[in-house]
Amino acid sequence: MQPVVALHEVCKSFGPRQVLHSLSLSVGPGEIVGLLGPNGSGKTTTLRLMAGFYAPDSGSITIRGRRPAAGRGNADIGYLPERAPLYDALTVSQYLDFVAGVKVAGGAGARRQAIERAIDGFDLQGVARTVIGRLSKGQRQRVGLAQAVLNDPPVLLLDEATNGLDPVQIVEARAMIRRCAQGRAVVFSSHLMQEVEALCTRIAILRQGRLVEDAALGEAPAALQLSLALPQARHAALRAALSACPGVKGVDAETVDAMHSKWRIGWDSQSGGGATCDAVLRIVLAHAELRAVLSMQDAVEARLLAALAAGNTPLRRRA
Ligand SMILES: Nc1ncnc2c1ncn2[C@@H]1O[C@H](COP(=O)(O)OP(=O)(O)OP(=O)(O)O)[C@@H](O)[C@H]1O
Repeated sequence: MQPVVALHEVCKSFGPRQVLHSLSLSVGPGEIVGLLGPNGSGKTTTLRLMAGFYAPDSGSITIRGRRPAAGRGNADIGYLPERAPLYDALTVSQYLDFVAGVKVAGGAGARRQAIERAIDGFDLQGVARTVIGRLSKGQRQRVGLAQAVLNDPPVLLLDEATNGLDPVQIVEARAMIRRCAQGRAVVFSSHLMQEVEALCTRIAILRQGRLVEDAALGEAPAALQLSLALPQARHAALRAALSACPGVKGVDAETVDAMHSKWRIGWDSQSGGGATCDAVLRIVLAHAELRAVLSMQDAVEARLLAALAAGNTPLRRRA
């Protein structure tokens, strides 16, 4: 498969400090690559290089076989930085109109269509006339995603895109990102291992600017362990709703006290495990207060810790 994004032995320094060391990474269409690593490991720098905001000191970067255009006008790239570039004084429609003016080619008709598609696709009808400064974090994130894909780019770069969202907003954002990812090459940087496990098809781990792991993620998670605040009298309703969810195979609850319990929910990971995981979370959030996700990311977490502990040199690539 021809990669859409290809980095070959890219090095980048800021002054005397080398931030990326001979980084090679490629992303194909339909892939969602989770870029994981501790603070300062070079995730944002990698995304900015892909977006053409920075040029590499050495090595090469191609997007659909071409070097990315310098600056912010690259039509192949949709980019949602950690702090979404929104103008708080504009309404959602005014803002999307402004972005369409910059990004969407083909005249007023094409721009209007792109805006309508974005407003429908990101469920923004109810806030189209609302000033951005008054939106919730989740709504802002949806506007950020909408602007990133307004001109239908083949590459989508997301920097910490689910940071700071509450559990309901995270589930919604994941569903949107999954939808945006169809047919695109997506790079999703995050500190959050469970986000990478829930969303990504591949994991790339950076440590001090070096790629120390590049591997396909196996099956989507097939079980969640959750700590919930839910009176015992309402356990039966949650159990019934979960059991009716397509794909769900087992629901066990362990009572901690009158208000609190631990739940283990398993499902068939063969048939779209990520989407089932989101559906399960939606049902749980409609019935109970989620106190903590006790486990689901074990595989990615173990891999991250092993890769970070392994030292600088070895890069492990696995199919
Ligand atoms: N424009 C810049 N000028 C100087 N140094 C920079 C610049 N951009 C990044 N750096 C440095 O490069 C290193 C990597 O930063 P980068 O933001 O890429 O890491 P990160 O993995 O995204 O971190 P975080 O998870 O904290 O966002 C850091 O030490 C940072 O201070």
